[in-house]
Amino acid sequence: MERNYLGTHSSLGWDPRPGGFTCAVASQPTPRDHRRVRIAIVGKRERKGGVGGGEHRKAQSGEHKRVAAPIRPSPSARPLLVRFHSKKNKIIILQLAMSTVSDTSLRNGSLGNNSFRSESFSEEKDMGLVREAGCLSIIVLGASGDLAKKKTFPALFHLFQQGFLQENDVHIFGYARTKLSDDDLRERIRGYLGKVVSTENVEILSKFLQLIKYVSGSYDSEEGFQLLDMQVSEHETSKNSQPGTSRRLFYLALPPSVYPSVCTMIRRHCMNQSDLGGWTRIVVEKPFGKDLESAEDLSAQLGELFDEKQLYRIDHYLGKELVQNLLVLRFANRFFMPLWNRDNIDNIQIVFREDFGTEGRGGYFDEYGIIRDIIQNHLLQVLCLVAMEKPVSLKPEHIRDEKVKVLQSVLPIKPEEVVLGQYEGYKNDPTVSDSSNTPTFATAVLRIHNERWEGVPFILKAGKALNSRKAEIRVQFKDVPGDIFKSKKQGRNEFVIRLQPSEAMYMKLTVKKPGLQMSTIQSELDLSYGLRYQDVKIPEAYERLILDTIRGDQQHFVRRDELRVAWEIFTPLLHSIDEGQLKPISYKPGSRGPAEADELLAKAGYVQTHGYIWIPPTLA
Ligand SMILES: NC(=O)C1=CN([C@@H]2O[C@H](COP(=O)(O)OP(=O)(O)OC[C@H]3O[C@@H](n4cnc5c(N)ncnc54)[C@H](OP(=O)(O)O)[C@@H]3O)[C@@H](O)[C@H]2O)C=CC1
Ligand SMILES: O=C1O[C@H](COP(=O)(O)O)[C@@H](O)[C@H](O)[C@H]1O
Repeated sequence: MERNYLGTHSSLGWDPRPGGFTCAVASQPTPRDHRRVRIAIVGKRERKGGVGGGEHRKAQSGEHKRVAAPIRPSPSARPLLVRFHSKKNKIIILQLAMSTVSDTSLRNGSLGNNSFRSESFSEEKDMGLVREAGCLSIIVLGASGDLAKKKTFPALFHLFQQGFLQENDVHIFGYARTKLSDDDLRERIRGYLGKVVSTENVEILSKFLQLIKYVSGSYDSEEGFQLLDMQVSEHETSKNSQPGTSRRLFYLALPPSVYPSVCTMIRRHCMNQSDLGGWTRIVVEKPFGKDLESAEDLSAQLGELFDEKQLYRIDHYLGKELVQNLLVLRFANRFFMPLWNRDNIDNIQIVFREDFGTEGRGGYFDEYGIIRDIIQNHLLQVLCLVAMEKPVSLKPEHIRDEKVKVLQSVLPIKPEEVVLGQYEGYKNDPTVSDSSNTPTFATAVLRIHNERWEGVPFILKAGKALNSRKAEIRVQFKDVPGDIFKSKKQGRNEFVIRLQPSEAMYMKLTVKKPGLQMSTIQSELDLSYGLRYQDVKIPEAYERLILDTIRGDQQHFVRRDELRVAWEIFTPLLHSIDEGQLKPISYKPGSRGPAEADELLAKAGYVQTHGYIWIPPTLA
């Protein structure tokens, strides 16, 4: 079988173009930064051909030769090292190692940037990043819905805009019950995207929309899925995709209640052959179930239809830039390693706040509530990455093994360490029951029973209709022992990772107050991304995760056993809320939530710094 591997540095972006590709260097993995680069071969090539738009370049190991971009690897190229000089003279070394590389594999992004692609040939091989040649069909089920409009189609457009999806290779299908024509769906998407797309991208948007077709059918209809299969097969035939090589990605932007019937229909009617590297992958959205039992039922039903390797349980928080940065921060920095434990850390908060209510999603939300909507999935996933032990390697299974282990160490949640809230006016929504007990706010303290974290409270807090919109991780350190400066009043050291808005991380620390006196103040070391990485556009979470699905990288997706433990942690609490044993406290929209939540925080050990006001420049 033809295989190729391309080791890339994490800060290298590829801009694939027909007839070659241009390399772009950026300090973040974004191929939007299209600065041309000069390229020098620094490795030894043993055979002719392969680099420099068809020109032959010979170089000895260590010798530098500049080759103008675009470069085009040829099938005969042997492993070689290439050095890129960006205009700003950043130098990045890249190892190309290939037996065959085709335009298709470059185009489809299987060789593109990936946050954890390593520079080593063997690691790429270990990660199973193999060449795929067949054409790609992306099928969005629930194409008429909110998620599809706001997240899925925009993410696909951005991937198209950046060259990760190519018009001569990919086709996108929308499927839902609503009767729409191709043009109706296109206009819906244009209506949403048109507002955010700049004038110079309008033409690209039109090209993108031409790739979209719509098929109407119900979620349990044999005819509907047969028709869908026919349309997809026509596309594959028109692209001369050989049987067994085509790739089909089904994105279920649907309520989970229809997952079993939709998956049965896909299995029955829409599978392609996979003997020549083709595949069928299914992306499922959260919530995966409502409690342990229903989640296990759902997993069992999907598990009968598809292998775990074909199932991508998406949690879009795992696609956020600073969530993806957590492992790098923790395990690539000597600073943090010795401090990241119960000896130094007093408490950790993981917080999600929204300054709007359930707006148009009241019916869905009332059935699920804030714990199922945000805490059991998004915040718990973040907790895993903050608290887990170092994985053996960056292979998806090694990382997910560690996540499962730390989840298994979480103790049962005590009802006295939970505060629930519901904002005033929530029940005015006609789709919400008048007697609803559903929390729109919750704070819960989780405790991890292991050597590293015994005694350190992990405070997970989420709320809708609050006074601000933000998501952050706040690590508060213990007081300094034997403090000769009496700096307690300045507050504790805190390390804050702000996931959104305006990604940043900063450390609150005590310094000498500048001036003649010897007194202390609290100050900060600030890494605000908007200032530090001004040229970089941070990709949307969905963009990354869809690209990962196309590449077959499951690292940022939730594994079945991980999901089970996550539900084990929250199911008893959820059942006592569902049965009305725990009741939410009413809070004013636009407030901080119930005051009892702040009291719980203080009881858990969090010490608020009074009088310290600093607005990070990117938020100012
Ligand atoms: N919206 C968001 O911001 C987010 C959503 N999600 C998850 O993504 C999935 C889709 O969300 P969203 O787009 O908001 O959902 P919608 O309620 O908009 O539903 C999507 C589509 O599914 C079909 N549908 C709706 N209700 C039913 C039903 N009871 N039975 C069968 N089909 C139905 C409708 O299409 P038609 O009638 O045309 O067939 C609808 O257009 C959900 O699992 C949600 O939890 C996850 C994160 C964020
Ligand atoms: O999954 C969900 O997430 C959104 C918040 O996502 P974010 O990326 O904007 O933080 C939330 O509004 C929604 O209720 C929930 O289903």
